[in-house]
Amino acid sequence: MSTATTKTFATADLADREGDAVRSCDTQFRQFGGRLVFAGPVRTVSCLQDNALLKAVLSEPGDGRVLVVDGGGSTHTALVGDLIAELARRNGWRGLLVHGAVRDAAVLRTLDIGIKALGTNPRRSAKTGAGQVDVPVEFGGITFCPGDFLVSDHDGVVVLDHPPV
Ligand SMILES: O=C([O-])CC(=O)C(=O)O
Repeated sequence: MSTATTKTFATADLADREGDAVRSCDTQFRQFGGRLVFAGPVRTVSCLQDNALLKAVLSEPGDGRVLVVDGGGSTHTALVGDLIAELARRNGWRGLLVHGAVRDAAVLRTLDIGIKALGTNPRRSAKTGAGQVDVPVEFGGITFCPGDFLVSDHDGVVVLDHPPV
């Protein structure tokens, strides 16, 4: 149970309240962004060690959305660094969930955006644009679909097929 009175949509409360309607991600992410609790409608990118596509998506207005990036679980290259994270923040994205690695971690923690990822690697990603945008992606035992609503906090990441009410 959450004791926070200011957090309307704690993941634990949602899991208790909504039961099977809440998909809870088993992957144990680390927090990298300056915003530790974040929520919003989902867009997705699927890409492997190549970050041109996610940079293009984050160049669009985020309107409070969260970008779920399925990097195949690879921590071989960084999919997000300080420049892409700042671009996302400036364009109104609320958070980034990266099933892969990030870099520039010391700067990421100063940015007012949520960023969860598996870990870090200073190695840069390719920039060919390979990958797919707004397709269902799967990791941590659940599927993330464009238009789902994601909530991320200190306990985990959950998605619902509608915003919590
Ligand atoms: O450009 C990249 O590959 C990622 C990066 O370092 C940044 O966003 O600052």
